[in-house]
Amino acid sequence: MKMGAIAVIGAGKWGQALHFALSFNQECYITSRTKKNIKNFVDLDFALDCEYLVIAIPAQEIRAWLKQNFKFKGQKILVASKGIEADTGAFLNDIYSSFIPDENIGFISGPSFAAEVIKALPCALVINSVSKNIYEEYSKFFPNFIKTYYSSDVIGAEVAGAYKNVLAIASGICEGLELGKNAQASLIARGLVEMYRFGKHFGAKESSFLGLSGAGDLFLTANSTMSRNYRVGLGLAKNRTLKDILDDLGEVAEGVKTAFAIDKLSIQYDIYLPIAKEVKLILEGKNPKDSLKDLLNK
Ligand SMILES: NC(=O)c1ccc[n+]([C@@H]2O[C@H](COP(=O)([O-])OP(=O)(O)OC[C@H]3O[C@@H](n4cnc5c(N)ncnc54)[C@H](O)[C@@H]3O)[C@@H](O)[C@H]2O)c1
Ligand SMILES: O=P(O)(O)OC[C@H](O)CO
Repeated sequence: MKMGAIAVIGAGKWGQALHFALSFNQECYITSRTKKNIKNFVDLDFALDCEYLVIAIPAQEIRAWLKQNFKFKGQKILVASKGIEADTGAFLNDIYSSFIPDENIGFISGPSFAAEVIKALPCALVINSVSKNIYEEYSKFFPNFIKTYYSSDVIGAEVAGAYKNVLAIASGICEGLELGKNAQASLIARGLVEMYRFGKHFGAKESSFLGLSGAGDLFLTANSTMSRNYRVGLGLAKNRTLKDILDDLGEVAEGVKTAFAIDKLSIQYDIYLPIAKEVKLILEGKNPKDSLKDLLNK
């Protein structure tokens, strides 16, 4: 194994932005399914032999990718994806845990549009891991325009990062329907309560929802057309089909599949999640105006 070497796996928007940031203080490699003209682009085998691996592929692809490609030999993983597996309702940590020991896994969370990171604009992020060593080792790699914090609340970061994408869809719908800023703020605030209720069920800490991973990322994503999930919501409110919206987007909007995962878990564990439920129903074709009426009267 190449000790001390770091590689990003997945050269989408977030993978490329992380590669850019992680190249400030050291050489950072990057790989993806198709060859790209990026500095230090390497093939997958070269990347998998690095001690530090930052994995930025869509949540729904992770299990199959790990099965097909990954062999654990002591690598330290930083998971950069935000989502819950739709088919099973599995959290990403559960998926990674069956391939890699927990003390070798960290999750990066917090408000971070790739388009701003790649311009070296400042931001603050959280590295979440059961092992503080993961935080200490990874935080040294980050450039000085990114401040990193440590949290051991892996499930809190995972829930917050995944749930805010669903709420960003709801917020985009709210703007698309021209319901006003009062409605949008109400939706976001109730969304924060809802995602904490969900997280608490799985043992997440309240502090994660009050900080960067929860409120921070939610306020960012649910207030900006820079968010792909928000733009999905805008499209749904304009009665565009989901297929049409996603074809146009050409990038992943994790909230779409995650809404189905959350709904599955809400039924399985009997957790009251009215906003996520309506997003899932709208994605299945319900008229957003009917969802609004139902939310107001619940
Ligand atoms: N873009 C952002 O601002 C941002 C910020 C934080 C977190 N994230 C999260 O990072 C993850 C990736 O998002 P993105 O913005 O890079 O998406 P993207 O759509 O820009 O790129 C996704 C990349 O994953 C690759 N990919 C897809 N399926 C794959 C597979 N089976 N094996 C290997 N590679 C595969 C694609 O080729 C593509 O390069 C998502 O979970 C997203 O929520 C994104
Ligand atoms: O563009 P989105 O909606 O996938 O959001 C990107 C990031 O998760 C923001 O932190």
